[in-house]
Amino acid sequence: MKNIVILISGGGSNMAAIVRAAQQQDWARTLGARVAAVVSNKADAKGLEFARSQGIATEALDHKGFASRDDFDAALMQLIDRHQPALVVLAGFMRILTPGFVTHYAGRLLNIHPSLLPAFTGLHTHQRAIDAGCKFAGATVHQVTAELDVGPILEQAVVPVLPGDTADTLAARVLTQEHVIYPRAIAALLRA
Ligand SMILES: Nc1nc2c(c(=O)[nH]1)N[C@@H](CN(C=O)c1ccc(C(=O)N[C@@H](CCC(=O)O)C(=O)O)cc1)CN2
Ligand SMILES: NCC(=O)N[C@@H]1O[C@H](COP(=O)([O-])[O-])[C@@H](O)[C@H]1O
Repeated sequence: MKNIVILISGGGSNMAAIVRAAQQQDWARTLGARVAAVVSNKADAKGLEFARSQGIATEALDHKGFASRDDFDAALMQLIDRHQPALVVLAGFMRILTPGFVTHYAGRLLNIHPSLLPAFTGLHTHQRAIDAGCKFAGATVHQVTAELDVGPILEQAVVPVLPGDTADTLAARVLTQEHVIYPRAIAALLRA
């Protein structure tokens, strides 16, 4: 069985979309894959409740409890590796990962970013797109590299930026497409 470990920091709507896709498309039978665990750097992440409701193992590891980013990432790797992951999926995970972590999971570490990379790496992508006068925005599924948000692109989705859009209205429009492309990209990778 190919184990997927999903990392979240908040609501986990992308994680939930992946879990639902795995259930509805019967990934265990069709892909020999399952979501083995959901891990968060925030113990109060709402997404952990949903994962538990689906019978999925959950763990929380607070980054604030570690002296350095390297120490946190080393502990996070130990926790993740207990689940023997074929794939580690960042889904609204809000920590920049160290080169050691990225190297350890090279080729099996994905992220979804709320912009049409290479445009708008980093944070606050929707407000920046609006401020720049963009007519289109979107989301990108990419391989994670040590450098932020520049890894090889697997899938993208485009949405219009509408007159009067706020960061919140644009984020909601992009999020609906994230929930489509992330499960699709993961299934394609596991099928390859
Ligand atoms: N080495 C990499 N780490 C991460 C990547 C990556 O491509 N390479 N993708 C990010 C996801 N991400 C955007 O998609 C992102 C997440 C977090 C941050 C950031 O500045 N985080 C701050 C803390 C912010 C907070 O706690 O709210 C930090 O880590 O100090 C930027 C981009 C995941 N990691
Ligand atoms: N840089 C990472 C980042 O900004 N990720 C973004 O967090 C939002 C909430 O995700 P969630 O509902 O899946 O928790 C999503 O839009 C995701 O693209």
